[in-house]
Amino acid sequence: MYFEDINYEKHEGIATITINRPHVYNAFRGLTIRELIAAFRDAWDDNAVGAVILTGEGEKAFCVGGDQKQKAGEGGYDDQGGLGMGIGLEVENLHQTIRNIPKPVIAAVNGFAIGGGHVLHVICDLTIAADTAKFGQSGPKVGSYDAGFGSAYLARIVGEKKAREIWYLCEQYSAEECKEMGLVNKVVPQDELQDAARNWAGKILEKSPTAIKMLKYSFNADSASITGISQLAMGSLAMFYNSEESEEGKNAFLEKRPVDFQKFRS
Ligand SMILES: CC(C)(COP(=O)(O)OP(=O)(O)OC[C@H]1O[C@@H](n2cnc3c(N)ncnc32)[C@H](O)[C@@H]1OP(=O)(O)O)[C@@H](O)C(=O)NCCC(=O)NCCSC(=O)c1cc(O)c2ccccc2c1O
Repeated sequence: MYFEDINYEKHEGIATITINRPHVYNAFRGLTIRELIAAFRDAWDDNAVGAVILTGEGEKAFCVGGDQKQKAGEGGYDDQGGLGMGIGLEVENLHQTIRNIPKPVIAAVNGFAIGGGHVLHVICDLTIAADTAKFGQSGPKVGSYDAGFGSAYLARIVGEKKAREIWYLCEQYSAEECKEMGLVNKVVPQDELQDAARNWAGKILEKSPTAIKMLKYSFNADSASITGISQLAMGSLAMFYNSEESEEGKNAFLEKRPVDFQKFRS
């Protein structure tokens, strides 16, 4: 399979998907999301694959969310297909694919996991982080939000108070801090990250695939109701992206200046 924005390889039952846009810290655009979905579907369909690793190219970033440079015009992102729910990105579809693929997905977080990139690791079954990785949400700083799995499911993992802190303050947290809050399973030195992820994937491959699949379905069942909230959230985000308030957030980031949301307080 040929991909432009990601690398995809399968080796000894492990599929590794690498977001490959290091010039923008592995931020995603419409094509990136569509390619990620295609790779996850291939891994889903391949009976030889028992676990998937999601990571980012380079040592700087895992993924820093939506590519603000591609969100140049009014409204949403570059990709105006209907499956993008009016936002221009099939993020909701990708989240569902990661949740529903009946094989564990391990996020190997090699650097910044910010905004929509943070949400990706939150949704993955397991997270192994480099000791240099940094985690956080940024939506409210740049006129965006993920009011679906990115907030409601996050709260189930770290608790309501911590989830609200993460979203309201948009600060960054170290890999060790995230491990303490239960958001990261294991922290390893940067140069051991990919081996550590493959090691865990290998351990999963030794287990009964049916037992693992049913356990994943069972874990998912408890949070399945968030799907409806997520769809509502994406619909509202599509409308919010057309607002002056959201534009101010994006423009301040692109122009490298302080953001001014004061006039939108009503
Ligand atoms: C990640 C940072 C904290 C890193 O800071 P640092 O100072 O180390 O590095 P730079 O800021 O100089 O960045 C290096 C280089 O990368 C470019 N870059 C970084 N992030 C992005 C980005 N998101 N889009 C495009 N480009 C990016 C940066 O411009 C630099 O390149 P230059 O050529 O200019 O030198 C810091 O970079 C940072 O805070 N980045 C922004 C993170 C962010 O706000 N992300 C988007 C949030 S919105 C979002 O992710 C999102 C989530 C969803 O769930 C969605 C769901 C549905 C639709 C849309 C969604 C969505 O957009």
